[in-house]
Amino acid sequence: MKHHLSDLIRITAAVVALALSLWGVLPYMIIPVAATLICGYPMFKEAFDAIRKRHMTMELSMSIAVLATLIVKQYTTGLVITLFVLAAELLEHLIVERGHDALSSLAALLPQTAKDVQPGDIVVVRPGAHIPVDGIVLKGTSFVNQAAITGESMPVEKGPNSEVLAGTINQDGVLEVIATSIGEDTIFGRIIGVMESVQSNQSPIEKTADKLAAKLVYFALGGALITYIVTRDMNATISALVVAGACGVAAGTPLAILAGIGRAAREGVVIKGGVYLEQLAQADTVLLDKTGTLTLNKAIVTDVSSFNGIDSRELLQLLSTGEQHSDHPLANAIMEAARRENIEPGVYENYNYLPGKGLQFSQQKKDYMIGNTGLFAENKIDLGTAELWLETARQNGETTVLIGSDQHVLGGVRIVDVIRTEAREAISDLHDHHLQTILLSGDNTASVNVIGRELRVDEAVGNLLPTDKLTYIQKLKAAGKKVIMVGDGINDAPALMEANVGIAMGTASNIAFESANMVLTNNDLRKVGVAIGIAKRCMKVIQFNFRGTIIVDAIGIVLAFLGYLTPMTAAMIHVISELIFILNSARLFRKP
Ligand SMILES: Nc1ncnc2c1ncn2[C@@H]1O[C@H](COP(=O)(O)OP(=O)(O)OP(=O)(O)O)[C@@H](O)[C@H]1O
Ligand SMILES: [Zn+2]
Repeated sequence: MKHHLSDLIRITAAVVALALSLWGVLPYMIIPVAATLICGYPMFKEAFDAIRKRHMTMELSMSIAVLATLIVKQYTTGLVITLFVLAAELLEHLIVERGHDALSSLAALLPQTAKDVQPGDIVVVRPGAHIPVDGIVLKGTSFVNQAAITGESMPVEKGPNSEVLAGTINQDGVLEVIATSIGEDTIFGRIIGVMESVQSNQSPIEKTADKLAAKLVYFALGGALITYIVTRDMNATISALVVAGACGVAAGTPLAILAGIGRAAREGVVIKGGVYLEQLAQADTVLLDKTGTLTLNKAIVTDVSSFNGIDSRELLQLLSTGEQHSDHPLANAIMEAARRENIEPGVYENYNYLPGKGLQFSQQKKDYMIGNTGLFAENKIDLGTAELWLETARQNGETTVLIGSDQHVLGGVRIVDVIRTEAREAISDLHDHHLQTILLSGDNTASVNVIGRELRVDEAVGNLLPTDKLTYIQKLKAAGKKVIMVGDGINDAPALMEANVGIAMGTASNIAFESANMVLTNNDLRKVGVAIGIAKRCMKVIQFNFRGTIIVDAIGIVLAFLGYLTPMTAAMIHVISELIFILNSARLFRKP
């Protein structure tokens, strides 16, 4: 409000001057002329800048109108128009500013995380407190409400060795947590980071709006010129110049986009820029990754089978040795299974990660590989007795991870994905928005099909390498589709970048997070549909403002031409219609 002080002083001075001149105090022309020139200074200055930059702006046409009133000695009229312009601009600024504040205050709504803790430090978290770090529980048990980050509505039980996340709420017990990441490195910290970095680059529709606004000013100038030539009536000419507003378009469009982004953020969707809001409204196809996106990050190992007489504990130990540093959901499931059995991962040499396939490592001069059947086929390893076991798993829609060494399959684990509870509803919401849904996965086709059927997606495609996901999107785009991609893994990063709109889960891997244009902060898939709804509403509001402004301006100029308007009524129509369009944009901040 402080930097609006000069505006307020100007407006007050203009009002006083108007009152004085209406009452006829003092020589009657000096006051309104002086007040118009002094109070209207910001408008004239902007008009002058506009001439220098050869821009067509509203300030320019309004300045011309005001100068015209002075030339024809309608001093009071000139002052009133100036007053209207000043008041309208102040109101507009206030509305737009409130919009900006609403967005930047969102990050402040989120709880703070600890700053003076280092990774490796031990933090004691009391009941009711926010957990300040990402870490592992050392001591204590408690239920933790993780809804803000993972979207799970039920509190999750935590005990020794469980992972906890910064920004979640410890409910009933005391937990001793060893910090693994702090501050901006936590999942929560990254989410705040993107919230603060929402770009204010002009989106295409904002550029369109600016062009339209300039055209409207030319339209008003042209209308005024024709009015003067035909009618030689100065009142009608000034009215034609004054009546046409464009701020509903010029200021209303960025405000609508800001409001749309703000509304989405409140729903748990951070959109990194207005462009993506626009793209979201136009999308016709949604691609969904399976593991970590449609399913929870925690898959569960249901079975450890050995095919070569090797002890199943030893098998799990080898698996955990290979998987200990991977953050793939399958690796997490294996590590969790090992932890449950109190198995410590061993030390490896020569580790090699094979995206979309698995990994290789060696231990005590022996080479091992962990991964899917594709990896084993590639290395020409006969699956032998594992075949039957694999087939059963496939039919159950389970994922399998094999481990082998020296041309032999040693064993494998079966892993069940836990489908997010809201996934099915989310997909049916997307269908309600008339989007085609396609499930893309690096997992085997059989399991992908099982999940696809269960979730009723339009199509399910499995066995995709990260680059396959990318080419899949390129093909769709070449066919003229507007594509949204929702993903979380390292393997999704290229696809997230290639899609028209890439959406990452809040718990996504760092690279997916960076590659995406939008983030679902609480991992709630239904918010994709919600965001699409907001985007569509936003575009509708903008289009309404476009059309409304053109209609009001056209009718106004015709009325002025016909002599039905005075400069004062014209100024009133201009200001009131503009405020209506701007408030129409601001409306998007609220829930529908
Ligand atoms: N760390 C790993 N350990 C074992 N297997 C792995 C590992 N990483 C990848 N794989 C194998 O490669 C396949 C494809 O992995 P990728 O990460 O591309 O997709 P995904 O996460 O399984 O599925 P989605 O594409 O649905 O997220 C996995 O299904 C698995 O068989
Ligand atoms: Zn205006």
